[in-house]
Amino acid sequence: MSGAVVFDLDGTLVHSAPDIHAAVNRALAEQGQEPLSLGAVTGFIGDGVPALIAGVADDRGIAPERRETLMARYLFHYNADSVALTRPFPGLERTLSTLIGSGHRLGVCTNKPEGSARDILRLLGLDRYFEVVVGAGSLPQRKPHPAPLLHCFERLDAQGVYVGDSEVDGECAARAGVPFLLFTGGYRKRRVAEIPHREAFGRFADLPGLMAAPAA
Ligand SMILES: O=C(O)COP(=O)(O)O
Ligand SMILES: [Mg+2]
Repeated sequence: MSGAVVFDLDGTLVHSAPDIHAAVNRALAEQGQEPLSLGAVTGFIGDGVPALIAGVADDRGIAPERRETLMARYLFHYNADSVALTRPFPGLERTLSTLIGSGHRLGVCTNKPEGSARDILRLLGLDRYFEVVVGAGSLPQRKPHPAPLLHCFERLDAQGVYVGDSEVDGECAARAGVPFLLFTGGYRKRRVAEIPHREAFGRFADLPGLMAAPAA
């Protein structure tokens, strides 16, 4: 059986929070602000860069007129050094090869800016697995709007499943009418049971087996 498998990026394909955290703290330091913890910054990941910066700025009480600079400086630092600490989750590449070997076409649908997403995939040698990458800026809408995900499947010319780590991904899949497979090792804020999903998994080695599971 084959079809398309579309993946979220941050907290699903890669553990990227440490580099996001480092770039946030560099941008904060430039504004004379104390650093935030990794846990605090991780809690702001999932809804795209504007939401990340809004969370950081609210936490630090940064005035509205300084937020645009904070975002620009965050992006500057992040794009200059986006994979120093970022790694694919264990077992990922083997599973991507297995899926392609069984005839699946793979894509990425992320709320990260498309350019940053492409850089990270290329720098980590993951770009060769994915035929389509849709990120923030690719379309006017972003997840949980269903359009970016539907656009991925359209470009892959196949139906399939969405694999993601967060409530945003689950809502996006539900609105797109696409089965959702929840990776439990990422950056979700709610418990697994509170995020609607067809299957949940914590190890990438288990994903190919779930692909064959009948819809609930
Ligand atoms: O950039 C973010 O906040 C989230 O990115 P993701 O959609 O790949 O999880
Ligand atoms: Mg994610």
